[in-house]
Amino acid sequence: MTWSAVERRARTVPDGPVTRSGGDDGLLLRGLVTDSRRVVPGCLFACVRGAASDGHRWAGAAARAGAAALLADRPVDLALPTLSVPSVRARLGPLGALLAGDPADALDLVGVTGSNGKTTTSTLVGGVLEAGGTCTGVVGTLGARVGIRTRRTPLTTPEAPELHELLRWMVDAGARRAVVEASSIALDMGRIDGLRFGVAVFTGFEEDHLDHHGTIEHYWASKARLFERDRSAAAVVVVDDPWGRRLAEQAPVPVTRVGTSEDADVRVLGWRTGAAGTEVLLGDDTGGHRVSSPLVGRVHVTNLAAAWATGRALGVPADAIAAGLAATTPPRGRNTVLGGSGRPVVVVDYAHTPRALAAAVATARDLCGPGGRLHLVLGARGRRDRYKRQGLGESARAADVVWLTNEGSHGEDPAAIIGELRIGLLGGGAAVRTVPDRRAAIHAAVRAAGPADVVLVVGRGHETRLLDTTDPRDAVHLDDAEVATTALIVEHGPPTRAPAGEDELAS
Ligand SMILES: CC(=O)N[C@H]1[C@@H](OP(=O)(O)OP(=O)(O)OC[C@H]2O[C@@H](n3ccc(=O)[nH]c3=O)[C@H](O)[C@@H]2O)O[C@H](CO)[C@@H](O)[C@@H]1O[C@H](C)C(=O)N[C@@H](C)C(=O)N[C@H](CCC(=O)O)C(=O)O
Repeated sequence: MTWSAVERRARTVPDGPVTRSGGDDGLLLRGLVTDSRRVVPGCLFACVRGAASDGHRWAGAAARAGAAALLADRPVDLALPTLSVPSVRARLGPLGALLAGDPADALDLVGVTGSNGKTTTSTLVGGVLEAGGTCTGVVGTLGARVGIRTRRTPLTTPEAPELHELLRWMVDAGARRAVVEASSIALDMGRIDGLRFGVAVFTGFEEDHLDHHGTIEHYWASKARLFERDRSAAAVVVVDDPWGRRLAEQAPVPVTRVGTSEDADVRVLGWRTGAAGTEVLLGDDTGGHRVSSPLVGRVHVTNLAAAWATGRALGVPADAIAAGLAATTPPRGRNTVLGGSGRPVVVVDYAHTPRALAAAVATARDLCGPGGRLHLVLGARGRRDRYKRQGLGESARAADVVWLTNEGSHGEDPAAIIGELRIGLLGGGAAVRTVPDRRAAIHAAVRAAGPADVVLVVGRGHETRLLDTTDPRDAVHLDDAEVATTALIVEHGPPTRAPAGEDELAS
């Protein structure tokens, strides 16, 4: 892309004067990079001011690595062509799009936001759109994929330049639609700037990420940004909580209301869930529709309904939507069911907010056999959203035995984190055991569980790295599902009956 085209696009952000120094109009730039350690020769290096560091400090390193030009919002003493702008961050979206060849122009986009359920709903919508006959890319917490190709991503919603690069990769692989998980932090930091969604989906809301947002109203406002006219053409909103109803009222775009209430446009008329999956009866203006899915848990009922509504909003036929939902396999670490077959059932889930934990506990309770007890393996991540710990403890009271453990202390004192979880458990009826080593805690819970019991392991879901210091290089491999699988074999031996997945659906 030429330097003059970059300058023109930079000027489309109406926040003040843009000045260019050095470089011919025809200077060719290859890619937009925000990290000096990832510079590719000939790229435009954007100097981003962050919380931990300031990209302007790294401009020299970027130049030495081969960057051809700079984007800066304060003076940089370097003999490199430079575009000086009021805000670098505000231009990462528009310039990321330009330097990736505007891939979003070739895609119908779906954005998914919400405190819980983003990954599952994005995966379901991807499955529905594929079943409708359109090659569809998906990017979110579990990485990016299109067809059978996958790529790792460091964040749920990547920084804008990487996001546009991923969309380019999807278009080149044949995608004509893409589903993007939009975190509130990403919305707040402009990571999805330059994208417009055909449909934006809201899966629900509860207090989270206040370390970043400061107040719940700021958190809410960041999410609500996705539903403004410059971002989205239409919305699918789960209205089962008051925040969803508030969004449905305030969104300036046409809204499809999804949920159990009578005024829902896509209404949940009934559901049942068990170890074999979930069935939902939905009603919309075309009548009643029964959908089934291998996903386990009542929490997925509205995720399935939202995916249905999104498919309908994008013109996918009802039978294709139903086929897509039935064929979509559960994302890793989202109520992943292990064991059963004469041994206890183990459920591994990502729940890390009080409400998500309450839902995960309810799902696990449904999976207990007659007289079975529910064991919960619970921790909380260090240096993040400390205010949630007491609420997690309160939600944990609904278990029979709570195994308090470490979830990656990130330099905090693990015993102090456990102490804060314990406060929420005070006065509850659950027996509480403390086993700080997570691997040992999972083994102990699985060992203590009988064949009718369920062991629910929450907090990390798909994550495979556990960190107890502030240095990411100290992270160790620890995969909850892997540990639970080993524990089941060590403590209870191999399966003796048909696997849990072949059981009848429980009502
Ligand atoms: C709050 C937040 O989102 N921070 C992100 C942000 O950090 P920052 O702005 O403070 O950046 P910084 O580390 O100070 O560095 C400033 C600039 O200098 C650059 N740099 C830095 C060092 C160097 O040697 N060379 C260099 O060029 C950096 O690349 C960056 O451009 O920009 C960084 C570079 O892209 C991100 O890695 C970092 O994400 C951190 C790691 C993070 O943990 N983010 C989480 C909270 C997050 O975004 N989560 C959401 C929510 C998920 C959910 O809903 O569950 C997500 O979308 O993933």
